[in-house]
Amino acid sequence: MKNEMKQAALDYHSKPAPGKIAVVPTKPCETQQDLSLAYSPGVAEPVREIAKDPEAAYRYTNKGNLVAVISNGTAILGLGNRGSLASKPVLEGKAVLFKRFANIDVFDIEIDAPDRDSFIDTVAYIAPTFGGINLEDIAAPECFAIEEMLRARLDIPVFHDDQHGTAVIICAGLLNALELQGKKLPEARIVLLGAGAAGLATMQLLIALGAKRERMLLLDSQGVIHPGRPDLNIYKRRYAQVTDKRTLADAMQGADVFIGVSAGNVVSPEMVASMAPRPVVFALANPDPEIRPELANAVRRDLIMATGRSDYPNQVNNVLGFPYIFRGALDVHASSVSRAMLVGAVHALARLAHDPVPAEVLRAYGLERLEFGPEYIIPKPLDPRLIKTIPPAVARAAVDSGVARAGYPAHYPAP
Ligand SMILES: NC(=O)C1=CN([C@@H]2O[C@H](COP(=O)(O)OP(=O)(O)OC[C@H]3O[C@@H](n4cnc5c(N)ncnc54)[C@H](OP(=O)(O)O)[C@@H]3O)[C@@H](O)[C@H]2O)C=CC1
Ligand SMILES: CC(=O)C(=O)O
Ligand SMILES: [Mg+2]
Repeated sequence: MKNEMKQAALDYHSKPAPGKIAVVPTKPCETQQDLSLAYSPGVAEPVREIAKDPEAAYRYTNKGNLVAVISNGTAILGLGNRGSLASKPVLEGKAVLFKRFANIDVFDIEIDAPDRDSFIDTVAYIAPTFGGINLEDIAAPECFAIEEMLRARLDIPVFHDDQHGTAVIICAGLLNALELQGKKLPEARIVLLGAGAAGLATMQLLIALGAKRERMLLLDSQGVIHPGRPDLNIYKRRYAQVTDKRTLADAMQGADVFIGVSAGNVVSPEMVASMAPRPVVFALANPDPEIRPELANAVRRDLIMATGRSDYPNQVNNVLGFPYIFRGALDVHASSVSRAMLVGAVHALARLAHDPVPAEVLRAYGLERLEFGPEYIIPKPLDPRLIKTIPPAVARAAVDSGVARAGYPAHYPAP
Protein backbone atom coordinates (compact mmCIF):
# COMPACT_ATOMS: atom_id res chain seq x y z
CA MET A 1 0.00 0.00 0.00
CA LYS A 2 1.23 3.50 -0.81
CA ASN A 3 2.60 5.47 2.16
CA GLU A 4 -0.13 8.13 2.16
CA MET A 5 -2.83 5.42 2.03
CA LYS A 6 -1.15 3.58 4.93
CA GLN A 7 -1.21 6.74 7.03
CA ALA A 8 -4.80 7.50 6.01
CA ALA A 9 -5.83 3.98 7.12
CA LEU A 10 -4.10 4.41 10.48
CA ASP A 11 -5.64 7.87 10.96
CA TYR A 12 -9.08 6.52 10.06
CA HIS A 13 -8.74 3.89 12.76
CA SER A 14 -7.33 6.17 15.45
CA LYS A 15 -9.21 9.48 15.09
CA PRO A 16 -11.34 11.03 16.49
CA ALA A 17 -11.85 7.99 18.76
CA PRO A 18 -9.87 4.75 18.59
CA GLY A 19 -11.63 1.95 16.71
CA LYS A 20 -14.72 1.96 14.48
CA ILE A 21 -17.81 1.13 16.53
CA ALA A 22 -19.53 2.00 19.84
CA VAL A 23 -22.54 0.82 21.84
CA VAL A 24 -25.50 3.22 22.05
CA PRO A 25 -28.76 2.90 24.03
CA THR A 26 -32.02 2.48 22.14
CA LYS A 27 -34.32 3.70 24.96
CA PRO A 28 -34.44 7.02 26.83
CA CYS A 29 -32.70 7.03 30.18
CA GLU A 30 -33.30 10.60 31.33
CA THR A 31 -35.78 10.46 34.21
CA GLN A 32 -36.32 8.60 37.48
CA GLN A 33 -39.20 6.73 35.76
CA ASP A 34 -36.90 5.72 32.85
CA LEU A 35 -34.36 4.41 35.33
CA SER A 36 -37.02 2.46 37.23
CA LEU A 37 -38.09 0.78 33.96
CA ALA A 38 -34.64 0.21 32.45
CA TYR A 39 -33.03 -1.00 35.62
CA SER A 40 -34.32 -1.93 39.08
CA PRO A 41 -37.18 -2.69 39.66
CA GLY A 42 -38.53 -2.74 36.05
CA VAL A 43 -35.84 -4.99 34.57
CA ALA A 44 -37.04 -7.88 36.77
CA GLU A 45 -40.21 -8.26 34.68
CA PRO A 46 -38.53 -9.33 31.41
CA VAL A 47 -36.16 -11.50 33.48
CA ARG A 48 -39.16 -13.45 34.82
CA GLU A 49 -40.68 -13.75 31.33
CA ILE A 50 -37.44 -15.04 29.75
CA ALA A 51 -36.87 -17.52 32.58
CA LYS A 52 -40.35 -18.95 31.84
CA ASP A 53 -39.94 -18.90 28.03
CA PRO A 54 -36.56 -18.41 26.31
CA GLU A 55 -38.31 -17.20 23.10
CA ALA A 56 -39.30 -14.10 25.11
CA ALA A 57 -35.64 -13.01 24.84
CA TYR A 58 -36.39 -12.09 21.21
CA ARG A 59 -39.18 -9.77 22.48
CA TYR A 60 -37.54 -8.14 25.51
CA THR A 61 -33.81 -8.01 24.63
CA ASN A 62 -31.65 -7.24 21.61
CA LYS A 63 -30.86 -10.95 21.10
CA GLY A 64 -32.76 -11.08 17.81
CA ASN A 65 -30.72 -8.26 16.29
CA LEU A 66 -27.34 -9.03 17.82
CA VAL A 67 -24.62 -11.07 16.14
CA ALA A 68 -21.28 -12.13 17.62
CA VAL A 69 -18.44 -11.74 15.15
CA ILE A 70 -15.77 -14.05 16.50
CA SER A 71 -12.18 -14.88 15.58
CA ASN A 72 -9.06 -16.47 16.99
CA GLY A 73 -6.92 -14.56 14.49
CA THR A 74 -5.44 -17.61 12.80
CA ALA A 75 -6.13 -16.50 9.17
CA ILE A 76 -6.62 -12.73 9.19
CA LEU A 77 -7.46 -11.77 5.60
CA GLY A 78 -4.49 -13.15 3.64
CA LEU A 79 -2.05 -12.02 6.36
CA GLY A 80 -1.91 -15.40 8.10
CA ASN A 81 -1.94 -16.15 11.82
CA ARG A 82 -1.46 -12.81 13.59
CA GLY A 83 -3.14 -13.66 16.89
CA SER A 84 -6.62 -12.90 18.18
CA LEU A 85 -6.04 -9.26 19.22
CA ALA A 86 -4.78 -8.32 15.75
CA SER A 87 -8.08 -9.55 14.27
CA LYS A 88 -9.96 -6.79 16.14
CA PRO A 89 -9.77 -4.14 13.35
CA VAL A 90 -11.23 -6.67 10.89
CA LEU A 91 -13.98 -7.71 13.30
CA GLU A 92 -14.83 -4.08 14.09
CA GLY A 93 -14.92 -3.55 10.32
CA LYS A 94 -17.39 -6.42 9.91
CA ALA A 95 -19.43 -4.85 12.74
CA VAL A 96 -19.58 -1.55 10.87
CA LEU A 97 -20.73 -3.32 7.71
CA PHE A 98 -23.40 -5.35 9.54
CA LYS A 99 -24.76 -2.10 10.99
CA ARG A 100 -24.39 0.05 7.89
CA PHE A 101 -25.91 -2.41 5.45
CA ALA A 102 -28.40 -4.43 7.51
CA ASN A 103 -28.87 -2.48 10.77
CA ILE A 104 -27.62 -5.48 12.74
CA ASP A 105 -25.74 -4.86 15.99
CA VAL A 106 -22.51 -6.71 16.60
CA PHE A 107 -20.21 -7.49 19.49
CA ASP A 108 -16.78 -8.31 18.14
CA ILE A 109 -15.17 -11.05 20.20
CA GLU A 110 -11.51 -11.99 19.89
CA ILE A 111 -10.82 -15.28 21.65
CA ASP A 112 -7.39 -16.29 22.84
CA ALA A 113 -8.09 -19.99 23.38
CA PRO A 114 -5.27 -22.48 23.95
CA ASP A 115 -6.89 -25.16 21.77
CA ARG A 116 -9.80 -25.92 19.48
CA ASP A 117 -12.10 -27.38 22.14
CA SER A 118 -11.73 -24.46 24.52
CA PHE A 119 -12.44 -22.10 21.62
CA ILE A 120 -15.63 -24.05 20.85
CA ASP A 121 -16.62 -24.11 24.53
CA THR A 122 -16.08 -20.35 24.84
CA VAL A 123 -18.30 -19.63 21.85
CA ALA A 124 -20.96 -22.03 23.09
CA TYR A 125 -20.94 -20.52 26.60
CA ILE A 126 -21.54 -16.97 25.32
CA ALA A 127 -24.03 -17.97 22.61
CA PRO A 128 -27.24 -17.22 24.61
CA THR A 129 -26.52 -13.50 24.20
CA PHE A 130 -26.83 -13.62 20.43
CA GLY A 131 -29.27 -14.29 17.59
CA GLY A 132 -26.40 -15.57 15.45
CA ILE A 133 -22.67 -16.32 15.38
CA ASN A 134 -20.46 -15.12 12.52
CA LEU A 135 -17.09 -16.88 12.65
CA GLU A 136 -14.34 -14.91 10.91
CA ASP A 137 -10.76 -15.42 9.79
CA ILE A 138 -10.23 -18.81 11.41
CA ALA A 139 -7.72 -20.95 9.50
CA ALA A 140 -8.52 -24.21 7.81
CA PRO A 141 -8.75 -27.04 8.55
CA GLU A 142 -9.72 -26.20 12.19
CA CYS A 143 -12.49 -23.88 10.96
CA PHE A 144 -14.43 -26.82 9.51
CA ALA A 145 -14.60 -28.83 12.74
CA ILE A 146 -15.22 -25.66 14.78
CA GLU A 147 -18.21 -24.69 12.65
CA GLU A 148 -19.56 -28.24 12.46
CA MET A 149 -19.38 -28.76 16.24
CA LEU A 150 -20.91 -25.38 17.04
CA ARG A 151 -23.74 -25.95 14.54
CA ALA A 152 -24.51 -29.24 16.26
CA ARG A 153 -24.40 -27.65 19.71
CA LEU A 154 -26.29 -24.38 19.14
CA ASP A 155 -29.81 -23.55 17.99
CA ILE A 156 -28.90 -20.23 16.36
CA PRO A 157 -27.19 -19.69 12.98
CA VAL A 158 -23.44 -20.40 13.12
CA PHE A 159 -21.94 -19.13 9.90
CA HIS A 160 -18.29 -19.06 8.94
CA ASP A 161 -18.26 -16.02 6.71
CA ASP A 162 -14.97 -16.80 4.95
CA GLN A 163 -16.44 -20.13 3.89
CA HIS A 164 -20.06 -19.57 3.01
CA GLY A 165 -20.29 -15.79 2.60
CA THR A 166 -17.37 -15.90 0.18
CA ALA A 167 -18.72 -18.94 -1.67
CA VAL A 168 -22.09 -17.22 -2.23
CA ILE A 169 -20.54 -14.11 -3.77
CA ILE A 170 -18.09 -16.06 -5.91
CA CYS A 171 -20.90 -18.24 -7.28
CA ALA A 172 -23.14 -15.24 -8.03
CA GLY A 173 -20.31 -13.35 -9.74
CA LEU A 174 -19.20 -16.41 -11.67
CA LEU A 175 -22.68 -17.24 -13.00
CA ASN A 176 -22.86 -13.72 -14.42
CA ALA A 177 -19.28 -13.64 -15.70
CA LEU A 178 -19.79 -16.95 -17.51
CA GLU A 179 -23.06 -15.70 -18.99
CA LEU A 180 -21.21 -12.68 -20.40
CA GLN A 181 -18.41 -14.87 -21.73
CA GLY A 182 -20.96 -17.17 -23.42
CA LYS A 183 -20.02 -20.16 -21.24
CA LYS A 184 -21.94 -22.48 -18.92
CA LEU A 185 -20.97 -23.58 -15.41
CA PRO A 186 -21.23 -27.36 -16.06
CA GLU A 187 -18.88 -27.07 -19.04
CA ALA A 188 -16.40 -24.62 -17.51
CA ARG A 189 -12.87 -25.75 -16.67
CA ILE A 190 -12.23 -24.20 -13.28
CA VAL A 191 -8.96 -23.75 -11.41
CA LEU A 192 -9.37 -22.91 -7.74
CA LEU A 193 -6.24 -21.80 -5.87
CA GLY A 194 -6.57 -21.96 -2.08
CA ALA A 195 -7.88 -25.07 -0.39
CA GLY A 196 -8.72 -23.43 2.90
CA ALA A 197 -11.93 -21.99 4.33
CA ALA A 198 -12.97 -19.97 1.28
CA GLY A 199 -11.67 -22.42 -1.34
CA LEU A 200 -13.27 -25.60 -0.05
CA ALA A 201 -16.66 -24.00 0.65
CA THR A 202 -16.59 -22.51 -2.86
CA MET A 203 -15.85 -25.92 -4.41
CA GLN A 204 -18.81 -27.34 -2.54
CA LEU A 205 -21.26 -24.61 -3.55
CA LEU A 206 -20.09 -24.53 -7.19
CA ILE A 207 -20.70 -28.27 -7.43
CA ALA A 208 -24.14 -27.86 -5.81
CA LEU A 209 -24.91 -25.28 -8.52
CA GLY A 210 -23.91 -27.58 -11.37
CA ALA A 211 -20.13 -27.26 -11.84
CA LYS A 212 -18.57 -30.60 -12.75
CA ARG A 213 -16.05 -31.93 -10.25
CA GLU A 214 -14.02 -33.62 -13.02
CA ARG A 215 -13.54 -30.25 -14.74
CA MET A 216 -12.24 -28.58 -11.59
CA LEU A 217 -8.68 -28.51 -10.26
CA LEU A 218 -8.05 -27.46 -6.68
CA LEU A 219 -4.60 -26.28 -5.59
CA ASP A 220 -2.99 -25.33 -2.31
CA SER A 221 0.47 -23.96 -1.50
CA GLN A 222 2.00 -27.28 -2.58
CA GLY A 223 0.34 -27.40 -6.01
CA VAL A 224 -2.45 -29.44 -7.59
CA ILE A 225 -4.46 -31.61 -5.22
CA HIS A 226 -4.34 -35.14 -6.63
CA PRO A 227 -4.80 -38.57 -5.02
CA GLY A 228 -1.04 -39.26 -5.01
CA ARG A 229 -0.38 -36.50 -2.45
CA PRO A 230 0.42 -37.99 0.96
CA ASP A 231 -0.06 -34.67 2.79
CA LEU A 232 -3.78 -34.04 2.20
CA ASN A 233 -6.24 -33.54 5.05
CA ILE A 234 -9.66 -35.17 4.73
CA TYR A 235 -11.27 -31.95 3.50
CA LYS A 236 -8.83 -31.49 0.62
CA ARG A 237 -8.79 -35.21 -0.23
CA ARG A 238 -12.53 -35.05 -1.12
CA TYR A 239 -11.61 -32.93 -4.15
CA ALA A 240 -8.43 -34.73 -5.26
CA GLN A 241 -8.46 -35.08 -9.05
CA VAL A 242 -6.64 -37.69 -11.10
CA THR A 243 -4.49 -35.58 -13.43
CA ASP A 244 -0.91 -35.24 -14.61
CA LYS A 245 -0.94 -31.50 -13.90
CA ARG A 246 1.11 -30.58 -10.88
CA THR A 247 1.79 -26.83 -10.79
CA LEU A 248 -0.37 -23.73 -11.02
CA ALA A 249 1.14 -22.98 -14.43
CA ASP A 250 0.11 -26.48 -15.63
CA ALA A 251 -3.41 -26.04 -14.26
CA MET A 252 -3.98 -22.60 -15.78
CA GLN A 253 -3.30 -23.74 -19.36
CA GLY A 254 -6.61 -23.78 -21.20
CA ALA A 255 -8.71 -23.05 -18.08
CA ASP A 256 -11.93 -21.06 -18.48
CA VAL A 257 -11.95 -19.80 -14.91
CA PHE A 258 -9.36 -19.00 -12.26
CA ILE A 259 -10.56 -18.38 -8.71
CA GLY A 260 -7.92 -17.35 -6.19
CA VAL A 261 -8.59 -17.37 -2.47
CA SER A 262 -4.98 -17.92 -1.45
CA ALA A 263 -2.29 -15.22 -1.21
CA GLY A 264 -1.13 -12.09 -3.02
CA ASN A 265 0.88 -12.01 -6.27
CA VAL A 266 1.13 -15.75 -6.90
CA VAL A 267 -0.29 -15.66 -10.46
CA SER A 268 1.87 -14.42 -13.34
CA PRO A 269 0.69 -12.64 -16.51
CA GLU A 270 2.02 -15.64 -18.49
CA MET A 271 -0.40 -17.93 -16.62
CA VAL A 272 -3.33 -15.66 -17.49
CA ALA A 273 -2.14 -15.52 -21.09
CA SER A 274 -2.25 -19.35 -21.24
CA MET A 275 -5.96 -19.57 -20.29
CA ALA A 276 -8.77 -20.44 -22.76
CA PRO A 277 -10.41 -17.72 -24.87
CA ARG A 278 -12.77 -15.40 -22.92
CA PRO A 279 -11.47 -16.35 -19.48
CA VAL A 280 -12.67 -15.29 -16.03
CA VAL A 281 -10.11 -14.38 -13.34
CA PHE A 282 -11.28 -13.84 -9.77
CA ALA A 283 -8.16 -12.84 -7.79
CA LEU A 284 -9.78 -12.50 -4.39
CA ALA A 285 -6.97 -12.65 -1.81
CA ASN A 286 -6.98 -9.62 0.49
CA PRO A 287 -5.48 -7.13 0.69
CA ASP A 288 -3.27 -8.10 -2.29
CA PRO A 289 -4.93 -10.11 -5.08
CA GLU A 290 -3.26 -13.13 -6.67
CA ILE A 291 -2.63 -10.89 -9.69
CA ARG A 292 -3.34 -7.18 -10.05
CA PRO A 293 -5.96 -6.28 -12.68
CA GLU A 294 -3.57 -4.00 -14.57
CA LEU A 295 -1.15 -6.92 -15.08
CA ALA A 296 -3.87 -9.38 -16.13
CA ASN A 297 -5.62 -6.88 -18.40
CA ALA A 298 -2.30 -6.09 -20.08
CA VAL A 299 -2.07 -9.64 -21.44
CA ARG A 300 -5.76 -10.32 -22.22
CA ARG A 301 -8.42 -8.10 -23.75
CA ASP A 302 -11.10 -10.81 -23.59
CA LEU A 303 -10.87 -11.19 -19.81
CA ILE A 304 -13.43 -10.64 -17.07
CA MET A 305 -11.55 -9.77 -13.91
CA ALA A 306 -12.64 -9.37 -10.28
CA THR A 307 -10.83 -8.75 -6.99
CA GLY A 308 -11.89 -8.58 -3.35
CA ARG A 309 -11.01 -4.89 -3.13
CA SER A 310 -13.08 -1.71 -3.21
CA ASP A 311 -10.71 0.16 -5.55
CA TYR A 312 -11.22 -1.90 -8.72
CA PRO A 313 -14.35 -2.80 -10.74
CA ASN A 314 -16.11 -6.08 -9.83
CA GLN A 315 -15.58 -6.36 -6.09
CA VAL A 316 -16.27 -9.99 -5.26
CA ASN A 317 -16.24 -9.76 -1.51
CA ASN A 318 -18.30 -11.35 1.24
CA VAL A 319 -19.54 -7.89 2.28
CA LEU A 320 -22.26 -8.55 -0.31
CA GLY A 321 -23.35 -11.58 1.69
CA PHE A 322 -23.05 -11.67 5.45
CA PRO A 323 -25.14 -8.58 6.37
CA TYR A 324 -28.06 -9.72 4.23
CA ILE A 325 -27.85 -13.44 4.93
CA PHE A 326 -27.96 -12.69 8.67
CA ARG A 327 -30.77 -10.13 8.22
CA GLY A 328 -32.91 -12.78 6.53
CA ALA A 329 -31.91 -15.47 9.04
CA LEU A 330 -32.55 -13.27 12.10
CA ASP A 331 -35.90 -12.07 10.84
CA VAL A 332 -37.27 -15.62 10.73
CA HIS A 333 -35.43 -16.71 13.94
CA ALA A 334 -33.58 -19.30 11.90
CA SER A 335 -31.95 -22.13 13.83
CA SER A 336 -29.18 -22.44 11.21
CA VAL A 337 -28.18 -21.30 7.74
CA SER A 338 -29.24 -24.00 5.29
CA ARG A 339 -27.78 -24.70 1.83
CA ALA A 340 -31.09 -23.50 0.35
CA MET A 341 -30.57 -20.08 1.99
CA LEU A 342 -27.11 -19.80 0.41
CA VAL A 343 -28.44 -20.78 -3.02
CA GLY A 344 -31.31 -18.29 -2.62
CA ALA A 345 -28.75 -15.54 -1.92
CA VAL A 346 -26.63 -16.56 -4.95
CA HIS A 347 -29.51 -16.25 -7.39
CA ALA A 348 -30.91 -13.04 -5.87
CA LEU A 349 -27.47 -11.38 -6.11
CA ALA A 350 -26.81 -12.61 -9.64
CA ARG A 351 -30.25 -11.39 -10.80
CA LEU A 352 -29.87 -7.95 -9.23
CA ALA A 353 -26.75 -7.21 -11.31
CA HIS A 354 -28.89 -7.42 -14.48
CA ASP A 355 -31.19 -4.57 -13.38
CA PRO A 356 -30.58 -0.88 -14.18
CA VAL A 357 -28.28 0.73 -11.61
CA PRO A 358 -29.90 3.52 -9.50
CA ALA A 359 -28.50 7.05 -9.65
CA GLU A 360 -27.45 7.00 -5.98
CA VAL A 361 -25.12 4.06 -6.67
CA LEU A 362 -23.56 5.93 -9.60
CA ARG A 363 -23.08 8.95 -7.34
CA ALA A 364 -21.52 6.87 -4.54
CA TYR A 365 -18.91 5.52 -6.98
CA GLY A 366 -18.45 8.71 -9.00
CA LEU A 367 -19.65 6.99 -12.20
CA GLU A 368 -21.76 8.31 -15.07
CA ARG A 369 -23.08 4.95 -16.18
CA LEU A 370 -22.84 1.34 -15.18
CA GLU A 371 -24.60 -1.60 -16.71
CA PHE A 372 -24.42 -5.38 -16.67
CA GLY A 373 -21.19 -6.19 -18.52
CA PRO A 374 -17.52 -7.17 -18.04
CA GLU A 375 -16.90 -4.32 -15.55
CA TYR A 376 -20.16 -4.88 -13.66
CA ILE A 377 -20.88 -8.55 -12.97
CA ILE A 378 -22.11 -8.16 -9.41
CA PRO A 379 -23.93 -5.41 -7.47
CA LYS A 380 -21.83 -2.75 -5.80
CA PRO A 381 -21.60 -2.97 -1.98
CA LEU A 382 -23.16 0.50 -1.57
CA ASP A 383 -26.30 -0.51 -3.51
CA PRO A 384 -29.39 0.14 -1.33
CA ARG A 385 -31.39 -2.48 -3.26
CA LEU A 386 -29.35 -5.28 -1.65
CA ILE A 387 -31.19 -4.99 1.66
CA LYS A 388 -34.53 -5.14 -0.16
CA THR A 389 -33.73 -8.21 -2.27
CA ILE A 390 -31.28 -10.55 -0.51
CA PRO A 391 -32.91 -10.95 2.95
CA PRO A 392 -36.33 -11.83 1.46
CA ALA A 393 -34.72 -14.52 -0.74
CA VAL A 394 -32.85 -15.89 2.29
CA ALA A 395 -35.91 -15.76 4.58
CA ARG A 396 -38.09 -17.49 2.01
CA ALA A 397 -35.51 -20.26 1.61
CA ALA A 398 -35.25 -20.58 5.41
CA VAL A 399 -39.00 -21.07 5.69
CA ASP A 400 -39.08 -23.52 2.76
CA SER A 401 -36.11 -25.51 4.06
CA GLY A 402 -37.61 -25.85 7.55
CA VAL A 403 -35.06 -23.91 9.64
CA ALA A 404 -37.26 -20.87 10.39
CA ARG A 405 -38.90 -20.65 13.81
CA ALA A 406 -40.94 -17.58 12.86
CA GLY A 407 -42.95 -17.07 9.69
CA TYR A 408 -41.89 -15.13 6.58
CA PRO A 409 -41.89 -11.53 7.90
CA ALA A 410 -45.04 -9.50 7.20
CA HIS A 411 -42.97 -6.39 6.37
CA TYR A 412 -41.04 -8.23 3.62
CA PRO A 413 -42.23 -8.19 -0.02
CA ALA A 414 -44.87 -10.84 -0.77
CA PRO A 415 -43.15 -14.14 -1.66
N1 LIG B 1 -12.81 -11.59 -1.34
C1 LIG B 1 -13.36 -12.13 -0.30
O1 LIG B 1 -14.53 -11.89 0.03
C2 LIG B 1 -12.59 -13.07 0.55
C3 LIG B 1 -11.25 -13.26 0.36
N2 LIG B 1 -10.59 -14.16 1.15
C4 LIG B 1 -9.15 -14.24 0.95
O2 LIG B 1 -8.80 -15.57 0.58
C5 LIG B 1 -7.55 -15.91 1.15
C6 LIG B 1 -7.70 -17.21 1.93
O3 LIG B 1 -8.57 -17.04 3.02
P1 LIG B 1 -9.06 -18.30 3.87
O4 LIG B 1 -9.63 -19.35 2.99
O5 LIG B 1 -9.87 -17.76 4.98
O6 LIG B 1 -7.65 -18.80 4.45
P2 LIG B 1 -7.15 -20.27 4.85
O7 LIG B 1 -5.95 -20.06 5.69
O8 LIG B 1 -8.26 -21.09 5.36
O9 LIG B 1 -6.69 -20.92 3.44
C7 LIG B 1 -5.65 -20.40 2.68
C8 LIG B 1 -5.35 -21.33 1.51
O10 LIG B 1 -4.48 -20.66 0.61
C9 LIG B 1 -3.34 -21.47 0.37
N3 LIG B 1 -2.16 -20.64 0.18
C10 LIG B 1 -1.57 -19.82 1.07
N4 LIG B 1 -0.49 -19.24 0.53
C11 LIG B 1 -0.40 -19.70 -0.75
C12 LIG B 1 0.49 -19.49 -1.82
N5 LIG B 1 1.54 -18.68 -1.70
N6 LIG B 1 0.26 -20.15 -2.98
C13 LIG B 1 -0.78 -20.98 -3.11
N7 LIG B 1 -1.68 -21.22 -2.12
C14 LIG B 1 -1.48 -20.59 -0.96
C15 LIG B 1 -3.19 -22.33 1.59
O11 LIG B 1 -2.44 -23.49 1.25
P3 LIG B 1 -2.10 -24.65 2.30
O12 LIG B 1 -3.44 -25.36 2.52
O13 LIG B 1 -1.11 -25.49 1.58
O14 LIG B 1 -1.59 -23.99 3.54
C16 LIG B 1 -4.66 -22.61 1.93
O15 LIG B 1 -5.13 -23.71 1.17
C17 LIG B 1 -7.12 -14.71 2.00
O16 LIG B 1 -6.28 -13.90 1.23
C18 LIG B 1 -8.41 -13.96 2.24
O17 LIG B 1 -8.20 -12.57 2.39
C19 LIG B 1 -11.20 -14.90 2.10
C20 LIG B 1 -12.52 -14.73 2.35
C21 LIG B 1 -13.30 -13.76 1.62
C1 LIG C 1 -13.13 -10.38 3.08
C2 LIG C 1 -12.69 -11.35 4.07
O1 LIG C 1 -13.47 -11.80 4.89
C3 LIG C 1 -11.32 -11.82 4.04
O2 LIG C 1 -10.56 -11.43 3.16
O3 LIG C 1 -10.97 -12.63 4.92
MG1 LIG D 1 -12.51 -12.96 6.43
